[in-house]
Amino acid sequence: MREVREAFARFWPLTRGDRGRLVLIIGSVIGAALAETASILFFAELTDHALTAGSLSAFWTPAGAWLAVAVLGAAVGYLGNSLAIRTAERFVLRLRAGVFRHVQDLPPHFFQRYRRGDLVERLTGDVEAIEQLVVSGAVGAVSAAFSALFYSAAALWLRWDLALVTFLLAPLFLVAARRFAGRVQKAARDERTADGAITSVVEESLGNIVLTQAYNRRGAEEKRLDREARAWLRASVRGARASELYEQFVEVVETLCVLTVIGLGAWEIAQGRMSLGQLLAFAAFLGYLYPPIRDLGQLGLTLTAATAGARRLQEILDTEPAVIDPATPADEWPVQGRISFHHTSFRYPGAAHDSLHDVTFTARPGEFVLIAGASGAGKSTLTKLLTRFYDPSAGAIRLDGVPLTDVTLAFLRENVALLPQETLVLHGTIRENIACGRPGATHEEIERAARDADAHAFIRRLPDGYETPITPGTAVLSGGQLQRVAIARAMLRAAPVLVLDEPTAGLDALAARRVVQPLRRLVSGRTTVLITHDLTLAPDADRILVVDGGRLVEQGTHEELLARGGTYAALARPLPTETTLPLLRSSP
Ligand SMILES: Nc1ncnc2c1ncn2[C@@H]1O[C@H](COP(=O)(O)OP(=O)(O)OP(=O)(O)O)[C@@H](O)[C@H]1O
Repeated sequence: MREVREAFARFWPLTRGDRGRLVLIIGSVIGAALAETASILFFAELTDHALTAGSLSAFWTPAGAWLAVAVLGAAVGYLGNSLAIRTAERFVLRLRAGVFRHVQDLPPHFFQRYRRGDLVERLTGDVEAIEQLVVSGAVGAVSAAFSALFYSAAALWLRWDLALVTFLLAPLFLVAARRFAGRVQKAARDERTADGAITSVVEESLGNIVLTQAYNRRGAEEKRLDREARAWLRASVRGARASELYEQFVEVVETLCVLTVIGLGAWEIAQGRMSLGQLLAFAAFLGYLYPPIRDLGQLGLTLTAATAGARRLQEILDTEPAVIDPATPADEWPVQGRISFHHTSFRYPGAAHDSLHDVTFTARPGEFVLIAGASGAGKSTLTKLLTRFYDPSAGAIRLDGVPLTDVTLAFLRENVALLPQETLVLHGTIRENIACGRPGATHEEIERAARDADAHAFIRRLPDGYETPITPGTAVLSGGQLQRVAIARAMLRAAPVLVLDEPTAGLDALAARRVVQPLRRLVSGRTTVLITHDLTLAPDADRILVVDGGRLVEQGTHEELLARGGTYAALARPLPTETTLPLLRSSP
């Protein structure tokens, strides 16, 4: 119960803006309970005066009043329920938007820790579970509590002694609910986790369909899904069994209560202290009293199950973004593009070693700096710091002399454009994919960017041209063409600083060569930091920085570094040439 309270307190603030509606809903729920209670009393009056006495004239007044109360109760019930549904959906909307906003600010390592399918499940299933806890659950609890209260008062009014006997048995329901709560919660938690795992397996499998088909991994993937699905089945059956056991147990307790009342009633009738009509009314009334008490118990189970979802969501909400906007950001200025790293070191959260050690360098406005180094040297880490996905653990990075931590993320990312390693595609048309570089760009500007990126010609040849829809994992364009669309997007952004992370990775030699020209155009006149294994562009670079083991070990131009014969020269060592090739050829 403490967990339910904590989860409730955590998410209750999200009902702000709907509190007036909640009061209305609770009012109508109470109104509906009152109407039900009144109808029981009219039933008692009918049995006593019209049925037992066999008088039709005594029928009309209570019957009319009962009908009026029933219509009123129905109207109030309808109003309350419709409002409750709307309020519940608004809550879900707000919670999901809030969690989504939070997730979007989280650092890259967060997305490496959680599987995507699991996150999807948390944003859908778990969000709905919390709604049950905070809105539907609260409304249900108030409704059941008031119904039980009114019916109890009516029972006492009808026959206080019989009512007391039934009350004595009522706590049995709650004891049963408490006994089953632990089991239901554990099953619900396992079920939610398994749900996430199933979504992950399906997503990963379909996302990797080529690997699955090419390497005949269908059987293995099916087994993976089967394993997760079985875990889900076990948890779901365990949860359903616990709930069902509770239901059946409650049925037995209810029968016990009804039999006790009938037995006592038979005794009272035999003593001449009670009429059959009174006994019937009381027994009918029990049919009303027990459901809300049973609901309260059931609700306890539902809420306990919902806390499993709440905990999973809290885990995400408690993850802090790695970077936030400064409390008082520096005034914005027209950026020249001077980038400087001052004794910058960095260690990934949770990592045992620094990935960068004491890196210091400056890139002048318009300078083209190429960063080379072996795999794992720390090149991508440099770009993550420069685009402020993380802040350095020591030292500082400055843009035109202003520490990156002093400007807003929006301003920084407007002025420092990133062309990441993987070609990022948005769900939309080619035009939208280019235009997202600068929302509001005209068609002429988009086309000019596409021309500069050598993309215009192939886009024009597509039947729908710029309006061709593409999606992540699209097959409409080749890897090289997608990269040129991404270059057009970066061209359009026209940021003074450009960070390119392996722009030719994953492209074959021919496709890579086709993006080199547009890349040259893209970098000209902008401060550019280019990370690459492919040294085709190295002679164009004003300066090359060589990173090794997280340290800056060499810097200079292509020629200077080759002449030095150090790490860079080893990296740039040419592949087998004409003189060595014959050795590799088989003899005729
Ligand atoms: N999220 C992370 N958590 C912990 N360590 C990380 C993380 N990302 C990278 N590293 C580590 O930081 C070091 C530098 O990685 P980085 O990705 O910057 O190398 P790189 O030079 O770009 O390599 P590549 O050329 O293969 O992309 C590596 O030792 C890597 O294992």
